[in-house]
Amino acid sequence: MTAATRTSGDAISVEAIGMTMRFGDFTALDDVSLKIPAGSFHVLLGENGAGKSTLVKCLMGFNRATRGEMIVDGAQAFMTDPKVAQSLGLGMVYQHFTLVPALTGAENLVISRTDTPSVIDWAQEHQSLRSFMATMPFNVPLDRPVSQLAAGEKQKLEIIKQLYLGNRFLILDEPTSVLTPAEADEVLGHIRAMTDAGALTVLMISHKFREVTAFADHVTILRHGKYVAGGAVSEMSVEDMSAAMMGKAPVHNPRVRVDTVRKPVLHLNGIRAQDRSGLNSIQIDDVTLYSGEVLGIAGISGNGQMELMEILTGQRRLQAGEIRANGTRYTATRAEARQHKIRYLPEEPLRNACAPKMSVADNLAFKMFDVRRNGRPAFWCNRKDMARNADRLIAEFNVKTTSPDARIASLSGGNVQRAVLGRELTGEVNALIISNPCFGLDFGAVSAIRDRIIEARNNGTAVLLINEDLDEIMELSDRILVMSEGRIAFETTAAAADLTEIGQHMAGHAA
Ligand SMILES: Nc1ncnc2c1ncn2[C@@H]1O[C@H](COP(=O)(O)OP(=O)(O)OP(=O)(O)O)[C@@H](O)[C@H]1O
Repeated sequence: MTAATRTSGDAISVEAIGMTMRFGDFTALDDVSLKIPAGSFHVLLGENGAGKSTLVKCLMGFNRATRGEMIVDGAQAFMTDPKVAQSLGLGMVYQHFTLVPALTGAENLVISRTDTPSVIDWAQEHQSLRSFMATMPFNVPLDRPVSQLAAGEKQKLEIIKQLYLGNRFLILDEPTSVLTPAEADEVLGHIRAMTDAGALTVLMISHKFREVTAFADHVTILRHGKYVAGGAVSEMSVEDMSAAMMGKAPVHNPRVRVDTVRKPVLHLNGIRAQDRSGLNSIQIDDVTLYSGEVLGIAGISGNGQMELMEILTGQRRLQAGEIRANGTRYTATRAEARQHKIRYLPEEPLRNACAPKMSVADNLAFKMFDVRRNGRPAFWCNRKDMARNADRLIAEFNVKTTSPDARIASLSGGNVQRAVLGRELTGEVNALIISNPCFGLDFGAVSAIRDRIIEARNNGTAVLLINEDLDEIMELSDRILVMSEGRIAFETTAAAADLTEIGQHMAGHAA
């Protein structure tokens, strides 16, 4: 029987016993056990680097655990390969979408099966898809190309795909990171209804306590690769959970903003460029970024924010218009960025701002290896200075790495983010252009990074914050612009900001 033809609609139970995963001398997962009964909604919490991804990769057969046993629906299972997990009904939904954008939902579903025939009888497939969708708790249009679906619909389709494949135990890896709060609540609400109905079991990795308390029934907390706490969500407070994650009670420092004298630092004027599809245009008529402010750019993913970041980093050709930095024309070359002290923190820093095969120390030295302390060009690398710089930033930004000489790609996602932020905030910074800085970061890291952004702003840095997380935009910004369909659709001060109004402009529904 292939996964695609499995007919049972019942939730699957999963138990892991003594899961251990070593990478060389380093133990990323140390004797962790967890029991997830059929029909429960279980959350896995832990700081960046705690071992969450390592554990789920062992459960799904992407990692061959060094030690440990797994029991699926009461029978011992040997996860030697992801195909074994799939054949037993275990599936995974990732943070980022995996659907093919140019194909319709129906085409995506049919080609994802392992038993798709070489000649597809579409009339029959559409008929059986209609019957299948009638059993689903939520609907998604299957006749449109996935590229035309909203983020919430895409994430629902990712989940539907797993259910269509017959999977009844789903691992959700931060499934709401790309959704608006309303979309997140809708998707998680439907999932919770399925677990309550006994049709699905869920293990979700999340950093959002709100989602844990609102939707999950049980929680397991990891710290430094070990199990540290767990139990019924109803019996644990957010303080208990965060204290277990961090090994101490959280400290909340109110972020104090100081008034600064503002002057224009960057000006975008009459910008015209193509978007990624080449079909639509990005049009930014007149935006000025001032020193000592955080200017938030809100918007649903895919409305031109990525292209704006590319324009600001000189990676997207302008058809018209210009950027001026401190009054002079700016094309974002490395020399210009250095001269104007403009720094960038792109999304997915491992891919966009690191050399993955190089060490943590080398990556931390990218801003200084070819400059002497007096600011003049250096002709050879000062290894001692680079090592000192790495030690300082690793300590200051709490980067968890086995050593400064470890490859940066071996760090967990959150720790790569901290390392790059540390590097970019070193020295005098006139403008900081950031995209989704806290994506995938744990509670402690989010708070630390938000503190750093406000600290930079208070010191006079002009911060442009492109962010899909509206809560973060509201918390950090002085002024907010909403991007929709490649244009600036709305502007407000943070003081006057109204969430509903911003949401309407984000969705393109505003009057
Ligand atoms: N292939 C690997 N080789 C060496 N070390 C690794 C490898 N994969 C993970 N690690 C290490 O194992 C530890 C746990 O990483 P893991 O990715 O499981 O953390 P996580 O809890 O998922 O973190 P995050 O929230 O940042 O994604 C980290 O210290 C990481 O550097």
